[in-house]
Amino acid sequence: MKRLIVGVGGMTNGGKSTLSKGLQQKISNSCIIAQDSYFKDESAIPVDNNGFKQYDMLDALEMDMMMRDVGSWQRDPNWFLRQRGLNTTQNNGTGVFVLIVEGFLIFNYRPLNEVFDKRYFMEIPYHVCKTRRSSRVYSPPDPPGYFDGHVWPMYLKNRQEMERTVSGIVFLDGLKSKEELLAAVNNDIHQEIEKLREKA
Ligand SMILES: Nc1ncnc2c1ncn2[C@@H]1O[C@H](COP(=O)(O)OP(=O)(O)O)[C@@H](O)[C@H]1O
Ligand SMILES: O=C(O)c1ccc[n+]([C@@H]2O[C@H](COP(=O)([O-])O)[C@@H](O)[C@H]2O)c1
Repeated sequence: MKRLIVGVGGMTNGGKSTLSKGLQQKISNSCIIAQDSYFKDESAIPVDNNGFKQYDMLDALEMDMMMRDVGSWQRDPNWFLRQRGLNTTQNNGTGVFVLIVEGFLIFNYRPLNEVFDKRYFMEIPYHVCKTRRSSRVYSPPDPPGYFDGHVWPMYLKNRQEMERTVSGIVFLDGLKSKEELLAAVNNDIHQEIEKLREKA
């Protein structure tokens, strides 16, 4: 059984979920694991001197649990898809199963970064990011000043660390239209799938 693991990373509100959901619809036998689903309970998140909850760091995430889920997909993608109520198409063993892992810190966690066959990172300028973020409601919601006081400085720090430690990332311009981004990445992934299919 052939497998491909694609990482869709990027800054907050860069368009990761939108792109990932589009890809899942276009790629048969694919599914998504989203890092957002692994945030620790609010009570476990430390607070800084300004009263800002420290959400934008790996410590805020249950990465062991996320790795366990990636591991279950790796062991048996067919079972994993069925567990999630997703259809699998019959492929006589020649098909390729694709896992899309999306999240804002997926390349900063080394054990996860190591599993990727392809890495994409969606970026948008500061002002666009701040505007998109301001219309999104998280749980708990961002307190006043959170973007400039926590989210953006942590993004800069995490990104610097990622660039120091990870290579082979394809950077995507998140200002392009949703359709254009989906078409380009979908095309790229289908080429990877073809390469895998051709391999004995
Ligand atoms: N290419 C795009 N162009 C314009 N707006 C976009 C684009 N991609 C996503 N968005 C919008 O930006 C917001 C955040 O998108 P989302 O996919 O949830 O980001 P992320 O998962 O990276 O946080 C949503 O309102 C979404 O509709
Ligand atoms: O999902 C949660 O439990 C949650 C609670 C508080 C904040 N978040 C924010 O979620 C952001 C990452 O998700 P995203 O989709 O914006 O890339 C990150 O910037 C956090 O500040 C997320």
